[in-house]
Formats: sequence, structure tokens, C-alpha cells
Amino acid sequence: DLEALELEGREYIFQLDKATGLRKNKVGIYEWDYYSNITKENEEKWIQVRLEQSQQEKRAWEETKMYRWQDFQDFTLRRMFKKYSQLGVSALPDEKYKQLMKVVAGMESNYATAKICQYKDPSKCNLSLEPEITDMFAKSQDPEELKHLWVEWHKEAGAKARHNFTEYVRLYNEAAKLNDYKDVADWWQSEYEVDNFEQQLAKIWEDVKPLYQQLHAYVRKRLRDKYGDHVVSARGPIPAHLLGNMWAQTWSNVESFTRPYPDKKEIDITQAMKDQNYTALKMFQMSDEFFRSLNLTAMPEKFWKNSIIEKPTDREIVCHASAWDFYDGEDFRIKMCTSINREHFRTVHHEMGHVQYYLLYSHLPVVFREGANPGFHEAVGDTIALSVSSPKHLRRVGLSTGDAEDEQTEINQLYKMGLDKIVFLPFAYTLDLFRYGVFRGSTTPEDYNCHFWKLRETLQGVEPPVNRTEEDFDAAAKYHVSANVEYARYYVSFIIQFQFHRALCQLAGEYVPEDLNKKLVDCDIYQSVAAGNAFANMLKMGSSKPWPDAMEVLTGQRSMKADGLLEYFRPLHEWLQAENQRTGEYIGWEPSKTQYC
Ligand SMILES: C=C(C[SeH])C(=O)N1CCC[C@H]1C(=O)O
Ligand SMILES: [Zn+2]
Repeated sequence: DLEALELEGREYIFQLDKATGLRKNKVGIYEWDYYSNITKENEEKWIQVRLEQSQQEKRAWEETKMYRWQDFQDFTLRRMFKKYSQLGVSALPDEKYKQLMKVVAGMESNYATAKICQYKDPSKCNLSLEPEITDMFAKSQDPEELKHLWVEWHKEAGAKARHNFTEYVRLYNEAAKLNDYKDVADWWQSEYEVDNFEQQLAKIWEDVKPLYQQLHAYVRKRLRDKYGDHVVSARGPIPAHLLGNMWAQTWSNVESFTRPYPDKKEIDITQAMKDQNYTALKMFQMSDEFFRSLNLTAMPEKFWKNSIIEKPTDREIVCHASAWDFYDGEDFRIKMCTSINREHFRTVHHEMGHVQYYLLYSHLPVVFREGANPGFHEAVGDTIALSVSSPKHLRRVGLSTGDAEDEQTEINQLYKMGLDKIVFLPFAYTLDLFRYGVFRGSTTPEDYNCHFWKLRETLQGVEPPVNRTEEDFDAAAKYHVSANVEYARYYVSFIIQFQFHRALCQLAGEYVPEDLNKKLVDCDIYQSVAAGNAFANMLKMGSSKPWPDAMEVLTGQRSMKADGLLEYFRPLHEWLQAENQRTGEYIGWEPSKTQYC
């Protein structure tokens, strides 16, 4: 009878879940060894272990689909079976599976080991992305030097990945079809468990675009003031190499010479951290202390022992920051080539947020040890960092001596936050709209670069510093394209983190709508156990329930909406509209004059 069958199914699925935890632990160890020591030998060992794991998963999958789990009474049991009845890339036949692993490893190691020559001294050709190129890009205000760094990096990390990427698309789409998806775009979107995900992304962009256009216009004017109108036009897109970041995904490195009230004291925590001899370890300890102040979980002892938080000097590693769950309830790690600067202070909190989520759901079955949706996992640390980056908190921890907020410093603060958070949205939207087109075949290899730049120009209002052709492949010059990491998760994160932040601030008594002494921009939830407990109640659910249930637990909302972000930035939006009116700056951008199609 059904009762007995369901009992048998329960026993089976919990045994499978235990075996899956052991498999993921083993693969994780080999993956960690490869990513933290990039050698041919470690790559082959990792691929071999992945292949064995895929064969074991295939056998288990044959057995799992024999159960009539759709008829089971228990919701959790049905959800576990539903997740385990999707095999993933292991559905590929062995040879194709290995081939896919190889081309992704090829792109990833190319990106991690890419080097370029200096602008000033072309004989020095050992510049890596982290920290050398990133630091130069953040500091240089010489358009020619920035152009050189941009062109050389996009050649080494982008163009060189084109062939592997084309292979990856073909094989990954085959895996998608074996999982009953039309293509990888369909598969990636299924992770969000809503049937109108792409429309939701478009709606959010509609809501945020007016604010973005105002910020874009203001920054373009200030860059034109600095570099002249032969470098930055009055009505065109902004050249992508002048925005302080290799991908123009956040513009906070131009804040120091474009901020609204330059005579107001600037909070420069990079300098403050250097003056106070901060180390990478101190940055991680401060972040750990913030989480503990909320009554969240302390990093376990293995975390401090096994993590890599500084770039090793004796070997090649994947420097792009990452957090790792080894699915044994005690081994959690971060790998990061930490620099002592503001951007990495934020990234440390971002990565520690991943580990906090791992810790809070580590009691769940392995299959539920993931974000409620991928955007949730990216939002945990950033939500905390919204409190940490408040002037009030920076004064509390001695990283800023600035005076208390007045109207002008508040606009400066919102501007600095906007250069990170508002600017990022069209970039993130572009990256996966581009790849959706590639996976669907509406973008073919012959027009990869043309379509990529069309989206960049249309959504971000940026243009390449020099003409581009199909010899180039600029999308892969961004880590996540070379590393096969889906990116809509960050677009979702940058929206929901403001919904989380607003709810936490109200719970902490730090934000009261209409109360000028309790403004959202000044909110710092540090030491608020009420906020921490509410955050934990959502995070400990992992993916055991659909994400609207998780979001509702903390915010009372059941959908992602731009209202949190727009409320946070409202004073800035009003200021930008007035300022752009005053200067008569053109809002939006006309077609670019650079050739890229
Ligand atoms: C820090 C990470 C590792 Se999950 C990252 O890739 N982020 C964090 C924010 C956006 C995105 C990026 O760097 O492009
Ligand atoms: Zn992340």
C-alpha cells in the first residue's frame, strides 16, 4: 500500500542523501586542491574524480526514478525526490562529460593564469589580474594606460577562450536536453522556481532604469569635465575603460573625483585600514565578529585552519574569491587573494555571508543545503555589508572619523553606494541576457562579440575604448563567463538585499519610515539579536521550501521587487534629477561611434 511504499521511499532517499554528502565532500577536496594549485596533474585528478562521481550518480538516478514519489503525502519527501530526480551534467555520456570538464577547466585556468605587459615598461610582462591589474585600473587616471590594460586583458582572457567557450555551449546544451530542458537558459532559470523569471528581470530593470540613467548622465558629465570632450562625449555612451573597473560593473573607484560635494570630508577606509596596519586576517576576524554580534554562528576552527586568504607566491591559484561547503558539517573554507582595500573589505563580508548560510543550513539533508534560490546565497554577506559600510558603523569601528551626517555628506554617501549597487544592475542583466541568447542559438559564434556589445551599449550605456571584431570575445574576459558561473543570481541579490536590509533595520529599531532620526541610509544592525534571529530563521531553511516562503519569513514579501533599493536611494535620485537639470546634461545616450558589429 502507499503508506509502506512512502516509508520505503523515505529510507531510500535519506540513504541516498548521506551517500551524496560523502561524494560531494570527496569531489570538493579534489576541486579545492586543483583551484588552489593549478597544475595539469591536479586538473586530471579532479576530472577523474568528477567522472567517477557522475557514474555513481547515474546509477543512483536509475534507482531513484523507480519510486512513485509524486504520490507521496509528505511535502519534504516529495521535494527531496524531485531534486534527486534531476541528474544534471552527469546525464552526459562519459566521453562528453570529460570533454565538457576539460573545456571549462581550460577556460578557467586560462583566466586564472593570464598575464599582460605593463604600459610604461613593455618588457615587464608578468601582470596578473589580482592584485596588479586590478590595482592599476583602480588608481590610474591616464586614459591611454587604462586603454592598454583594457585591450591587453580582453585579448589574453577573452579572445583566447573563444574556442573552448563554443565547445562548452554545445556540450552544456546537450546536457540540458538530457535533463528535459530546451537549453541551458531554460535550465538556469528553472533554479528560480517561477515560470516568468525573465519577465521579472525585465520588470525590475524597468523600475530601476530611470535612476540608473540619472546616475549615468551625472558620471558622464563629471568624467567629461576631467578628461575633456574628445575622450568623453556629451551624449554618447561612456567609454568602458574610464570607470575604475575592468568590466565597468561598479564605478566606486571614480568616486573620489566625481562625488557631489567634494569639499565634504571623504571616508576613505582603504587609507584608514593601511594606516592601522590591517591584515587580511583582521578583515576576516572583524567580519566574523559582526556576524557573532547578531547572535549568528561563529566560524568553526577548521575554517581558520583550512582557508586561503592571501595569494600564495609559490604557485598559480584561482584568485577569484569563493566560499566552499564540504558537506560534512564542519569543513567550510574561503579562498581569496585579499588586498587591503575598501572593495575587498566588502568582498570579505560577501564570502563570509556564504559560509554563514552554509553553517545555518548544515543540519538539513544535503539536497537542501543551497540558497532558497541562487540570489539568496549572494545576498547574505552583501546585506550585512550594507550595515558595515554605513558611516555610523565605520565610526564605531574606528575606520572613519567623519562628522555626523548632514544633508551633503548623506548625498555623498548615497552616491558612493550607488556607484556600487545601482551601476551593477545593468551589467549583471547584460551578462546573462547575452548568455541566454547564446544558449538559445539566437546568438551564434559569428556574432558573439557584436551581440555582447549591443547589450552593453543598450543596457549599460558603455562602449569599448577601441573598435572590436569577432577576433575578440570580450564576454569571457569576465570570470563568470570563463568559469561557467550563472550571473542572474547577482542581479537578484542586488535587489533582494535591500528588501532584507530594510526588514532587518526595522527589526533592529534602526529604521522607522518618516522618522528623520532613523533613516535607512544610517542603519547599522550591528549587535541586534532581534535582527540576527530573524535573518537566521530565513537562512536556516536552505532550499527546503520555495524561496517566496523563505523571503516571507523575514520581509513579509513573497516576491523580489525594486522598492527596497528605490526607497534606499530616493534622496540621491531626487538630487541627481535636480543636478542634471541644472547642468543641462543629456539623459540617456545616443548610438556609439565605435565599431563592434
Ligand atoms: C565575490 C564573488 C564570488 Se561569489 C563574485 O563573483 N561577485 C560578488 C559581486 C559580484 C560578483 C563579481 O565579482 O562579479
Ligand atoms: Zn558570492
